[in-house]
Amino acid sequence: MTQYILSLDQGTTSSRAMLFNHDGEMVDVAQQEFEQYFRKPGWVEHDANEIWTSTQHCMTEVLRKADVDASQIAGIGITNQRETTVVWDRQTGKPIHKAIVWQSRQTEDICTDLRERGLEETFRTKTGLLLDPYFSGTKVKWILDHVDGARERAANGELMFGTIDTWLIYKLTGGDVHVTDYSNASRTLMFNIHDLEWDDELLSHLDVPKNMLPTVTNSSEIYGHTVSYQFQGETVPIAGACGDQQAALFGQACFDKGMAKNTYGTGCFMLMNTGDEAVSSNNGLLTTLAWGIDGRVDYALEGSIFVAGSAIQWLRDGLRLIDSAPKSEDYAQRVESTDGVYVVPAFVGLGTPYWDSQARGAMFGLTRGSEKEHVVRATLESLAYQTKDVVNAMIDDAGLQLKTLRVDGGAVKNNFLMQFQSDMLNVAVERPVVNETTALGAAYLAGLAVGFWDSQNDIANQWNVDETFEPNMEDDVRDEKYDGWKRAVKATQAFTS
Ligand SMILES: Nc1ncnc2c1ncn2[C@@H]1O[C@H](COP(=O)(O)OP(=O)(O)O)[C@@H](O)[C@H]1O
Ligand SMILES: O=P(O)(O)OC[C@H](O)CO
Repeated sequence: MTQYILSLDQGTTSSRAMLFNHDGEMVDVAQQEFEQYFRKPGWVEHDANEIWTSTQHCMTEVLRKADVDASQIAGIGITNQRETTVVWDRQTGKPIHKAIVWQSRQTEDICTDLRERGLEETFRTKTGLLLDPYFSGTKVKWILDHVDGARERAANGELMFGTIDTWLIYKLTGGDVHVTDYSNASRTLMFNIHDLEWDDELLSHLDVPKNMLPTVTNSSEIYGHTVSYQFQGETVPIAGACGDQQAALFGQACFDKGMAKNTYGTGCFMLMNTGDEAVSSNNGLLTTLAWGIDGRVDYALEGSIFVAGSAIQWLRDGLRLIDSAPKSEDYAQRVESTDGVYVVPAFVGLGTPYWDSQARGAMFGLTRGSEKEHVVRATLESLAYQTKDVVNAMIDDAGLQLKTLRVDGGAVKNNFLMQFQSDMLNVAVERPVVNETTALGAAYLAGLAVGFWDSQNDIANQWNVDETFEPNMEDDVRDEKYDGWKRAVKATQAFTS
């Protein structure tokens, strides 16, 4: 009987379940979007129960679509939107508040307070991160501070914290297992990435009791089994967990030091494997754990762009300029250039290398001749410019001369964007055959733990390119366009500073 790995990719805007066969090919997929809650400007929240029910739905649906039985699943791998924070009651398993999403800015005051107490360097050195609302630690503190009685309940050991990997493993195992993996732990602002332990000093600054925290484990290991009532009566091993950006690095087979990938989803995240070395950045890159396998961890440098594909969703749902994301490519190609229009999609601030959480979106260079095609094209181009900002930071920090960039995520189907990206970076952009590298990475991690695949070498051999985009832009044109972008960002920041 053919066996598969089931990968659960719990993203910011939708949950997905995918089946992978032994050749690393995606056999089928089921997807469900869920609600985004924007209660206040800059806040983004999810309902953790909707995250769970949409995941459950996708698990059932993908098996039905592919006509595969749960008994054919050799293992389950989980990959997730990172940093998003859930706090729930240990007894009832019920969340005590909405999940605070990675994009949400509601903990800005907590970050400012920690910064004013002179703690930025302590957090940066120990966690590789910055004091920005992006990360989980201040989100946990916010929930404990704002939900009636939560602090007392936490002190009594009645509450549990988890990122989405933890929450899904907890639900899949019927509340039996409370774990996270190294990659997710490294995004919490509470985990020491050098000692590989929750850090007591940081926990005390954040006022978060250690008893709420999950046990930190490898990214590839059997954590537990599905309870039979959740999965067609089958107890299937849950054998892999990894934050989605690190999972994509794994799925792109970037196993060697210096290999990098960029994922174009809701946000855009570029990660470079730095092997066993935790490289610290002078340019606003994050130092993070890539994964842990057999107790050995790999590190990565990361550039985080908060708004990428979600800017295309904004064109669709906010401005209603397009009726679907793929249409953005047609519109962009109807004009020769943006005619000097720049869109800076700083809707929730700016990440690498600016780290400006006050900044908000802006548009520049409009004339009476500006048409929707120019705005759509400028929005797509903003993804490439933001990526160039990150690549420049990496070149400076790691002495990296990028030869090619491996790409993945929903927006890489856009050929205009890929070509413009290659032109802007002046390097080849490689889009792999399996674009779902995030889910594939989680499948690989689970498959390695249950012996479905033998080694990382096997996996590296499965990587295949679908299309390579070669640079085709004069240097002076590139420089002029990028210079315009830098001026647009500067003006955006000046507006809110
Ligand atoms: N053809 C396209 N051109 C540009 N953007 C696209 C295209 N197709 C999808 N997107 C964008 O990609 C994002 C979805 O990518 P995905 O990797 O599924 O994201 P996530 O995992 O963050 O939910 C959406 O924000 C969508 O607007
Ligand atoms: O949901 P995605 O794919 O945009 O990923 C979100 C990131 O993990 C946030 O750090």
